[in-house]
Amino acid sequence: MIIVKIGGNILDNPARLQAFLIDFAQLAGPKLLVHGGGKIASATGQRLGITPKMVEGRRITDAETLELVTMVYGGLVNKQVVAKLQALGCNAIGLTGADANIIPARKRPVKTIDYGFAGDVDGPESINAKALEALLEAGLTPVFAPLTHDTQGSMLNTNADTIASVLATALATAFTVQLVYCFEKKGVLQNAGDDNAVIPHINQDKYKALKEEGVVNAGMVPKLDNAFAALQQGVAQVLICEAESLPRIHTGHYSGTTLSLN
Ligand SMILES: Nc1ncnc2c1ncn2[C@@H]1O[C@H](COP(=O)(O)OP(=O)(O)O)[C@@H](O)[C@H]1O
Ligand SMILES: CC(=O)N[C@@H](CCC(=O)OP(=O)(O)O)C(=O)O
Repeated sequence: MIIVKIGGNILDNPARLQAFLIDFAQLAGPKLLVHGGGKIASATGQRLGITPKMVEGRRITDAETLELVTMVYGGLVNKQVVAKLQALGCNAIGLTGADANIIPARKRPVKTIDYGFAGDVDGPESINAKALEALLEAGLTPVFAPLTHDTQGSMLNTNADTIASVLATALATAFTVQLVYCFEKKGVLQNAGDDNAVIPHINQDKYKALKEEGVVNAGMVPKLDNAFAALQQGVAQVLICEAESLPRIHTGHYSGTTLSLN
């Protein structure tokens, strides 16, 4: 099966989003979509007088920001994506991690930084994979917002790349899973300013070097950490590519970055 994560810069671009959803709707076989929406949450918050606070690509989620992201990710973005997929003949069902208790999480403990209502997932073993498998067997396409819950009544904000990684890992016992991180650039770039400088392949040693050189930074660091965690835990293949490459990933003729452990 294929699990696709779509990032905030595509969600925020109506033409690119529609083109991506057309391609996603046409993928054969069981599939699942995870969406972000950080950019839309920041913009909506600013309209409401809530200034975004980010540390190392992660949002500090105070009580009012939790309300904001629950509305934006679980409501606006999730339901718009589901409605568009339905119009394209894809029988999508919009979910958060609270629904069917699929992704229980814990509020991140306060160390040097208080991330507020940010949720950490213990690991793939805590995912309710059986509920997801039942939805997939019923021919539905789950569409996940980047929200989890603490099982005590509170929603939590969880990075969408992490959600994609833990869901992929949890489903890897029942399926051969391909995990595809789609975003606005052509892949992991050697030089952030040059969209043609795609690094075609990264293993763990190369990742360490790229991080030390500062070639990968910001949101790419949690994305690659999540991608390697998925490979370490049984996901068959992980790709990072431009959203427009999705229909060509099976041909091998696309621009993007493949990952491997060694
Ligand atoms: N070497 C790199 N190649 C490509 N993007 C990079 C690199 N280093 C940092 N980035 C940044 O990482 C971002 C992707 O992470 P993120 O903002 O979390 O995106 P998404 O919303 O798609 O999850 C890119 O938009 C880019 O600004
Ligand atoms: C805790 C945390 O940082 N959550 C993320 C969830 C959204 C997300 O991951 O969106 P993108 O994929 O578009 O970046 C946030 O609120 O920004």
